[in-house]
Amino acid sequence: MTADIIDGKAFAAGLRARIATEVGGLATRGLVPGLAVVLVGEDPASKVYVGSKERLAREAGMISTVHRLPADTAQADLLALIATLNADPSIHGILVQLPLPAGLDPQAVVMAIDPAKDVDGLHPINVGNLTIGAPALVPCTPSGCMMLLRDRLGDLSGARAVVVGRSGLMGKPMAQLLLAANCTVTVAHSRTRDLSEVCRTADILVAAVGRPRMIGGDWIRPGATVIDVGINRLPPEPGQEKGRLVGDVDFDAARAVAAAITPVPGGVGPMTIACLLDNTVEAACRAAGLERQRA
Ligand SMILES: NC(=O)C1=CN([C@@H]2O[C@H](COP(=O)(O)OP(=O)(O)OC[C@H]3O[C@@H](n4cnc5c(N)ncnc54)[C@H](OP(=O)(O)O)[C@@H]3O)[C@@H](O)[C@H]2O)C=CC1
Ligand SMILES: Nc1nc(=O)c2c([nH]1)NC[C@@H]1CN(c3ccc(C(=O)N[C@@H](CCC(=O)O)C(=O)O)cc3)C=[N+]21
Repeated sequence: MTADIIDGKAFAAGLRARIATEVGGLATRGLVPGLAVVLVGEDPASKVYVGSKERLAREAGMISTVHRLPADTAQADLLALIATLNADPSIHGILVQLPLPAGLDPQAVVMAIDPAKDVDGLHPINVGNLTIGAPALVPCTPSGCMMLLRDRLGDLSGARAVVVGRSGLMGKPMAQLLLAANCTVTVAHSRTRDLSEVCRTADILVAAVGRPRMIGGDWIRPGATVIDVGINRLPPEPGQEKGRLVGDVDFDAARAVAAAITPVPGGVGPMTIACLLDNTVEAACRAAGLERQRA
């Protein structure tokens, strides 16, 4: 079998086009969704992502601002910026790019964001609402994975899903969403015994680990759907400036076994940003008391 490639880049472009249409309609009613991204420090990968977020938000017709702070920013100054953004009625979504430089407490920072503006879905109010099945702002990467899975498989009820990774940004909310979609969910992590065997039980395998090509072809159940969230940059080849981006799955080996797989790049990554824009529109509509007008 040669797996189909799930084209997240194309799906995300379509989603952004629908969001742009919706934003155009909202503008005629006087509502322009506004996104503020906060970047602390000089992490090169984070700079690239933040730049894409700003550009794509503007392309969709939104207001987009980026607040770049030095790596030695004091916690109190970061919290003061968040308080200003919380109070700014033109800003509907706030995202603080993670990881933060050492010395800053990410939990305290996330707690300081108004839950209604927490487009990353990391505030305990949103985490709790997701868990109890109440309306919540849902973390962008797991929502993007769910959209790709639903598009490919339709109803996910009864599927055996394995999520490798249990971070608050990815693994845990992914598991919640799969559970809400009636999958039988296993969450694996660095202490999981016999990880390859656990993975082989999966009809749906979601890898969010951060270890290049850790998941081999023989970890995958024939016919499975594989969602590779990992974004890992390999060391540069001799003569090249930048190393290649690869996922957590050995793509070539997996392609011979799975029914469908997301590539890296061009899979989950672009969906993350599209879902961020979607969450910003969601937050703006809720703030204004308007129903969503999805295109
Ligand atoms: N495409 C996108 O838009 C996004 C991509 N990412 C990428 O996804 C990956 C994961 O991100 P994130 O969740 O934030 O990362 P974290 O580092 O926060 O979490 C990694 C998880 O993987 C687990 N893990 C680590 N090593 C192993 C191992 N050998 N076997 C099994 N499990 C292991 C850890 O287990 P334990 O809890 O036991 O330590 C942890 O739960 C990264 O490559 C990141 O770049 C992340 C967000 C968005
Ligand atoms: N508060 C917070 N929220 C996040 O959502 C968040 C974060 N912090 N920190 C870092 C991770 C990582 N992340 C990505 C977003 C887009 C791509 C993306 O667009 N990737 C492209 C290519 C990228 C490239 O070429 O470098 C792709 O996969 O095709 C990747 C990774 C969001 N994250």
